Amino acid sequence: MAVEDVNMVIEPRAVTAFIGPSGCGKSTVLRTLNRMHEVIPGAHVKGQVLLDGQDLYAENVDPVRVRRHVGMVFQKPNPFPTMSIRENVLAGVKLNGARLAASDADALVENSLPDVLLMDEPCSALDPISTLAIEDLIQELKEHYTVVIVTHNMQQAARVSDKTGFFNIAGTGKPGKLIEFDNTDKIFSNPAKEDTERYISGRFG
Ligand SMILES: Nc1ncnc2c1ncn2[C@@H]1O[C@H](COP(=O)(O)OP(=O)(O)OP(=O)(O)O)[C@@H](O)[C@H]1O
Repeated sequence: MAVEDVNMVIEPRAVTAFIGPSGCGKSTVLRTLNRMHEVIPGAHVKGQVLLDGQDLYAENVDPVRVRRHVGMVFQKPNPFPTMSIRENVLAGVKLNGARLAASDADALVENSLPDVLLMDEPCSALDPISTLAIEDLIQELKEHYTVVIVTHNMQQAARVSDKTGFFNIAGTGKPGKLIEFDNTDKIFSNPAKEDTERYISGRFG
């Protein structure tokens, strides 16, 4: 079992950060939010993920539809690497021979952004200036979208997020756990759990 005991409310139009040492299950939990873990053979989940009251794991729910609403931002965002993100989004339409007016194409590209954006270490390969540009973008995005971000960078979590979940792992081979989930200010100034305090003050991890 990779991770257990995760219970949280992710606020709409806010940024939620997952922090914690390597292997504690941050990415795994993130991937369960749009059923991405299902692309790994044998991986399964117990429990519920409710989006506007609808369980994403209910029997009649199509995972492809889930991923249209809850999208994953990858470090390498374009499947066709020589094309822009816009061209990547429009590639399917073009391949089907459809002709679009430029304004319709713009609308299609903009509307293809899902309601919830999951970001797994989006800045880990970036220099500090590009990192700040992405952080500014995240702030803009949260006016319209719900953002969940996994980051190893605690300063980044403190800068960009409204809520923070701290995950920890008792030892190799043990499942990770959500230790504390609260307002980011609280987690970084006055956490309730000793483990959180030790982690944010750099005493382990
Ligand atoms: N594809 C996989 N197959 C088997 N086990 C996996 C797989 N992906 C992750 N795990 C295991 O799940 C546990 C949690 O890993 P996960 O990547 O979610 O942690 P993390 O907190 O995101 O770590 P990191 O900060 O290093 O990215 C680890 O024990 C890991 O070995």
